[in-house]
Amino acid sequence: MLIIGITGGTGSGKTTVVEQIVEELPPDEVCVISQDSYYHDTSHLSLDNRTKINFDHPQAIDFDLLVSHLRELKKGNSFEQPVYSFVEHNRTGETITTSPKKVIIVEGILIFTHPEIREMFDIKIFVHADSDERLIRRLKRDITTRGRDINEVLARYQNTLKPMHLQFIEPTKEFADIIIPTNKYNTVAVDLIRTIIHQKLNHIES
Ligand SMILES: Nc1ncnc2c1ncn2[C@@H]1O[C@H](COP(=O)(O)OP(=O)(O)O)[C@@H](O)[C@H]1O
Ligand SMILES: O=c1ccn([C@@H]2O[C@H](COP(=O)(O)O)[C@@H](O)[C@H]2O)c(=O)[nH]1
Repeated sequence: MLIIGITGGTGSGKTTVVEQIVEELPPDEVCVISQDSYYHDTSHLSLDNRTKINFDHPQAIDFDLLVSHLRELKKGNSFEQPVYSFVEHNRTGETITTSPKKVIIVEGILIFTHPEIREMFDIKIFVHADSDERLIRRLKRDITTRGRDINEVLARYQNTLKPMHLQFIEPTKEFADIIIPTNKYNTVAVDLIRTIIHQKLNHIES
């Protein structure tokens, strides 16, 4: 089993890179775990109060659950990955059965802030796009797919995303084995990562 951690700021292109890696691997050989699935259950709060949560601080993440699920995978066991709704700012109550595969990809903005999780990764990748690129992408995405308006996204960016990025996410770049520049689509880097994955899998199997 090869466990790959992929981090980077919001809008850097993590999900896109993961999709590009996954599309080339046989579906029965890879599974993806998103840190977003591990936002704390906040069913006890009203929607209004949930919108006030700082989702870019490590305390927003149920790391204990993520660690326990990764341990289960390493032991060869399946687990139930929660499904998260960005519109409701909460888990939906549904889960996806996630089973051990040859390649496990874990992606999310804060996954390298947790020492035990960091230790579990065989390859650590940081996806880097400049902050203006990330803001533009975040604006477009949150308005079209996450039900936000322009003022909400800009206020959140200034008050939360930018300071949290500088305090918690950018410093984890030092833990990365590979940094992918993604101001543009970077097919060369994705090809290199695919090659590394195949080499490591061949090494494990031989
Ligand atoms: N290299 C890129 N160049 C231009 N747009 C990109 C690039 N990578 C991702 N995008 C777009 O930016 C948005 C955010 O990308 P996404 O992969 O969801 O980022 P993340 O998962 O890091 O938040 C998406 O709409 C995606 O299509
Ligand atoms: O309910 C929520 C939970 C999180 N967010 C924002 O999502 C991003 C992380 O996802 P990316 O795909 O890496 O962008 C984070 O910056 C949170 O602010 C949210 O808007 N609502």
